[in-house]
Amino acid sequence: MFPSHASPHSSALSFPSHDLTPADYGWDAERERSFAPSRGEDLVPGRVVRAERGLCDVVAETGPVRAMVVPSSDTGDRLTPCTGDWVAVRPAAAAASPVIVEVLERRTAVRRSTSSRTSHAQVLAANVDTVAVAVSLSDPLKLGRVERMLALAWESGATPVVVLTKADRCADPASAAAEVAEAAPGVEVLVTSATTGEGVDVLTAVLSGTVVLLGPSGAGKSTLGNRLLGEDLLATGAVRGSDGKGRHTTAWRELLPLPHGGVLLDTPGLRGVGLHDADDGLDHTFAEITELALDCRFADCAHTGEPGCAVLAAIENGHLTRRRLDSYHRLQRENTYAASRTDARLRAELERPRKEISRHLRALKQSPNFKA
Ligand SMILES: Nc1nc2c(ncn2[C@@H]2O[C@H](COP(=O)(O)OP(=O)(O)OP(=O)(O)O)[C@@H](O)[C@H]2O)c(=O)[nH]1
Ligand SMILES: [Zn+2]
Repeated sequence: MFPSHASPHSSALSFPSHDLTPADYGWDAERERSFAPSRGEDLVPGRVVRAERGLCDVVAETGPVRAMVVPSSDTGDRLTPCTGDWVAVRPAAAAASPVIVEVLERRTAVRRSTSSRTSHAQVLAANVDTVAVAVSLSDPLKLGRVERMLALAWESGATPVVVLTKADRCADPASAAAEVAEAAPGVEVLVTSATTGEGVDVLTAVLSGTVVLLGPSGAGKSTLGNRLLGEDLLATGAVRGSDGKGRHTTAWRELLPLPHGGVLLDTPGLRGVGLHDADDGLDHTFAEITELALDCRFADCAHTGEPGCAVLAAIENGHLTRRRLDSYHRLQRENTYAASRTDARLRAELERPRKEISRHLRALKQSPNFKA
């Protein structure tokens, strides 16, 4: 929120600087090239740092502006820019306010299925480079929840990182990290404490570009975010003593520049992160199962008892845990169910040919901790 627009949170958060340019928010040569036609129409690029219904705070080339969202002339659809979107802005002229006329193509998008019956995906953030999945070490580990968030993160097109928080509240962070690593093949798992500062340097080094903090309420996202930002820009909340649950202190989302480059988006703790059309995300999250499945006798093997199932064989010989397969099945069912509720377009997409096993999987095969 820019200073001129007071909000209930404006005392906790003031826009850090008027000197920042789109370049500070990740505008690059490739984007500039594709923006050339818009320049001809006297539009300027900018990044949405905060999105509300019909109004967005945008760091535009001409400075920070509060811009209105108008229906697109091409499609007649209403534009729905979200935090992190790059947009084409028609600057204020005479009495007219600045207007967002186009949302530029998203490189990545973090989506979850909404809890509503409409079963539309909600875009939590656009053009994200790193999804930091926050997991509190002061609570019992819930690996299924980590896997669900990783699927969502992979599906977005960004690179996930697992950030274990509150290490100061855990007797054995190293073994917790090892346990999480088993559930996160190919993903960096970092141990941190915002209280002691442990691991914050490493985390700073690992995060790049546009970073989104994702995780349940009370996981310590905002506290860690403030550490990364170097000042208390994000509101944090005390966890209720009795049950360790957070109070949903982060009610809004805003992109903030990090002192060492890149930008950070803190998200409110998500009670439900439903998967939305996350086939690829699941394949990445369960990379070793995806890989094993290539050797199943039947191409459409469900790994539930078919003859010649390489996945079940791996459980037999101890290369794969039953927990991993159960979790994979559970999340797949959920994903299929979510997809079945969506419209015909999505259903058609469900039937699209399986995408080629990604580079990630091939690289993973060569990594030392890949067991399959
Ligand atoms: N001991 C300890 N407590 C922490 C640490 N990080 C955060 N906390 C506490 O955990 C509670 C929740 O922290 P927040 O940063 O507000 O959690 P959040 O994930 O942002 O929560 P939401 O905004 O509700 O999504 C607060 O009481 C923090 O003081 C840590 O490293 N160690
Ligand atoms: Zn199989």
